[in-house]
Amino acid sequence: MAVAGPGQLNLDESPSWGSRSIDCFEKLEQIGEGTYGQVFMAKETETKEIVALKKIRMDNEREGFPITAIREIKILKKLHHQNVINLKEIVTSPGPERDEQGKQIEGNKYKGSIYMVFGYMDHDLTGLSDRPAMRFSIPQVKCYMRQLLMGLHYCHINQVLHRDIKGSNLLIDNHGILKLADFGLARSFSNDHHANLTNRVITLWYRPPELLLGSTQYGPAVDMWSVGCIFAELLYGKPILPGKNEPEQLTKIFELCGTPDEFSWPGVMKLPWYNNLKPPRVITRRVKEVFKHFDPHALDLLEKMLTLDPLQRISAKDALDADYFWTDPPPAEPHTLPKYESSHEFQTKKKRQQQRQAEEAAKRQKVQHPHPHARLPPIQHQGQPHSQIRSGQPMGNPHAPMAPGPSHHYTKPRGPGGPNRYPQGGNQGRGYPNRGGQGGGYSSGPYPQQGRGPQPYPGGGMGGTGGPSGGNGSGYGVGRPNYQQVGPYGVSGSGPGRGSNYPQQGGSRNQQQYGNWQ
Ligand SMILES: Nc1ncnc2c1ncn2[C@@H]1O[C@H](COP(=O)(O)OP(=O)(O)OP(=O)(O)O)[C@@H](O)[C@H]1O
Repeated sequence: MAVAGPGQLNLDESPSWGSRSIDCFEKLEQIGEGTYGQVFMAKETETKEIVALKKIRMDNEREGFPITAIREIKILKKLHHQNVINLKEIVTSPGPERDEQGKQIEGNKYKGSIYMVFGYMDHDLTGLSDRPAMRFSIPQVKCYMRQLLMGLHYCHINQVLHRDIKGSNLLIDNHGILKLADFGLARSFSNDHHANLTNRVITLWYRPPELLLGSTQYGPAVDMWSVGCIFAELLYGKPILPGKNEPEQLTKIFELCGTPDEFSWPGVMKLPWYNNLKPPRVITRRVKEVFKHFDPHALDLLEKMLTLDPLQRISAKDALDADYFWTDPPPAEPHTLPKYESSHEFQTKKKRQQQRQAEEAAKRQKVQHPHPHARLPPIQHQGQPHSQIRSGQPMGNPHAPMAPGPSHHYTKPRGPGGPNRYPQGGNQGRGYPNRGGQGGGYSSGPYPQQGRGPQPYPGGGMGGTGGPSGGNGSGYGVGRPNYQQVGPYGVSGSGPGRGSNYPQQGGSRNQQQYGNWQ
C-alpha cells in the first residue's frame, strides 16, 4: 500500500485538527471492525457527547500513514451534507501503544494511534436488517432509499465516487437519519472519465458488471449499481447477488440481468476481460420475473438501477425524481420512524455467533446428560444479555422489553468467524465477499464462504424471504410476504394519489432540495 511520509498527514487542516488527545474521550465499547481499523463508541469527557472513534490501523504500515486513511480524511473534510457522515476531528493517542498487560506493542513507527472522530450513529443498515423478525415498512424503505440517493447525489455532484456502498456502510440514527459512511475507498473523479482507476473496488456482491469486466474508466454509475443491489435487498429480504468470487458474481448478474451485447451495451466487447469472461450462452433478462411481486414503481426504478450499461444506468438525481418516491405511500419522515436498540453489523454477527455457541453447548450438554422427561432450564450463556428481547421491536413500543444496556463486548478475536470480512486480513471464516482493491488476481484469491443464505432465487420466483442470515425465515424485506404489513405509523399502501403526505424535505418533485450545497 502506498504511504505518505512518516509523520506527515499533508492535510491543509485547521490547527485544532489532530491536536487533541484520545484522553478527551472515554471509550465505551467496540461497535465495529473493518479492514482499516476498529470502531469504538466513546464519550467526550467534558461535553458527554457520544461519538464514534475509528482507529486507523497502522500495523500493516511499515512506515508512514496509510494512504487510504489520508484519502478518507481529505474527502470527508470537504463533504458536508445531512446524509454524509460528519468527520468531527482527528485525535491521537499520546504514547506508544500498550497491550492489556501494559507491555509496549512493537513494530509500529508511529508512537501513538490516530483516530477519526465521527458523530455516533445507532445502527448500520446491515445490523438493523439482521435483527430477528425485522420488518421495514414501505415508507421506511422509501425514506432510507431517498436519503441514500440524496447523500450519493451530493457526493457525485462534488465529484466523489464512494466505491463501497453496502449495508454496513449506511449508518442510521434513532431519528431515522441515514448517512453514507466509510470513505476509505472513495476518490475524486473528473467528469471526462478518462482517468484510469482501479477496478478492484466495491464489495463483491455490490460490484457492477463493468468493474467485473475490467473497466478502469468509470464514473458515478458504479455506485448506482450498488444502490440497486441495496434497494432490491431491502425489498427482497436478503442479498440478491451473493457471488463467491468474481466470475461467479458476473454469472449471477447475467442470470438476473441477462447477457449484454453490443446492442444493449455498446462497447461491452471491448472491455478488458470480456473475452475471458463472456457468457457461454445468451440469457434473457429476468429482473421483472424474479421481483414480480415488487410494487410496479419499485420494479421500474430497480430496472433502471440494475441496467448493465453504465451509461444508461439511472443517476442518483434522476432516481430521486422516480415515480417510486412520488406515489403512495410516500416516504416516511425520518423522525417518524421507529427507534430500535442499537444494532451494528459487528454486534449482530457476534450475537448470532454467541447464540450458535450456546446452542451447540446445549446440544453437548444434552448428549452428556440425557434426561428425557425433564425440560432443561435455558442455558445462560455468557454474553447473551438480550436473550429475552424481541429485538425487532421498535423502542417506542411500551410492550417491547428493552435491553438495559449495551449488548456488545469489547474484545473480538480476529481469525475464523472474526470480524475482518476480507480474505486479505487473514480471515477465512466470514460470510463476506472480497472487498476488492486489496486482493490477489482476478480469480485467484481465496474467496469467502457465503454466510447469508443460499441461491437468491429458489424456483425462479420470490420464494420465501429467508432473511439475510439464511434459513431463519425472518427476512426483513417488504416483499410479498410482508406487503400486507402496514408501517408502524399506519401508512396504508393505497392512498389517493399525491397527497399532503409527500416528502416534506423535497418540496415539489422538480424542485427538490437535495441539501443546501447546490
Ligand atoms: N459514526 C459511526 N457511528 C456508529 N457506528 C459506526 C460509525 N462509523 C462506523 N461505525 C460502525 O463500524 C463499522 C465499520 O466502520 P467503517 O466501515 O467505517 O470501517 P472500515 O474499517 O472501513 O470497515 P469495512 O472494512 O467494513 O469497510 C460500520 O459498519 C458501523 O457498524
